[in-house]
Amino acid sequence: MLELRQLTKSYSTERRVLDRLSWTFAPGEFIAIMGDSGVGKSTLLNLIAGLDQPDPSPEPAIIVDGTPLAALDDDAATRLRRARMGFVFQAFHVLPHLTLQQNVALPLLLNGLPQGRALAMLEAVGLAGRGGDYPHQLSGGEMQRVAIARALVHRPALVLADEPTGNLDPDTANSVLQLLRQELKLSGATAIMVTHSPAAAARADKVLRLTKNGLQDTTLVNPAAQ
Ligand SMILES: Nc1ncnc2c1ncn2[C@@H]1O[C@H](COP(=O)(O)OP(=O)(O)OP(=O)(O)O)[C@@H](O)[C@H]1O
Repeated sequence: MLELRQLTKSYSTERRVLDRLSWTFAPGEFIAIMGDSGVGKSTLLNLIAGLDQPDPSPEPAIIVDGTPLAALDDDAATRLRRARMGFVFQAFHVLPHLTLQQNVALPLLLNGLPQGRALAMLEAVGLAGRGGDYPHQLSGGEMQRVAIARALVHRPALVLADEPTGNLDPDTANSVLQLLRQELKLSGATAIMVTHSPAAAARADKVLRLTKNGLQDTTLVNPAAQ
């Protein structure tokens, strides 16, 4: 579904953050990526999202559903991102001037899809009847649930989440992660979640650790993931 081949990213000649990273993500997998601060986790997500460019390489470094990202022009990359990806990122936060229903319907609107699913998705995340509310009327946990509804509403093949529960208390974080996992498994999407939280990572199918030597699968048994 997603393949990284010798992916390298440098911010300057002295600052190589990712060094020939290779990994294959299978369809439907929910992967957590952990690692020390500054090791390049958010950089990796941004590269996969096409929001930043890797170093030039002879072979394609990021392949989504068989398509090398580097082969796409800006318009095609935007279309791929809109149609095939969903984001739970700070940078894509819930828009304050839109109602919850409008926020969740946005990916449907941008993809020319019928907008009816927005209400069903709000209901699925426990916010039935709140579609007319505005983001400022929500708690942090409710806001994250809206972000999850919006990330999944257009049935993307790939969901990218950067610290989706970073600012939530443990109980709320737990229920948000349970919901994320449940919705991912229902939709069959592949998901990559960057997190510092072992409790959040335990919800994933696999936990990868990013170090300067690359990605390593640290999952032995993960009985907490269900
Ligand atoms: N635009 C940029 N220009 C220069 N250096 C950058 C840029 N973005 C990130 N970096 C550097 O790249 C490295 C990796 O940053 P990144 O945010 O990917 O790390 P991270 O693993 O997500 O860290 P954290 O867990 O603290 O969020 C850091 O040393 C950071 O300073």
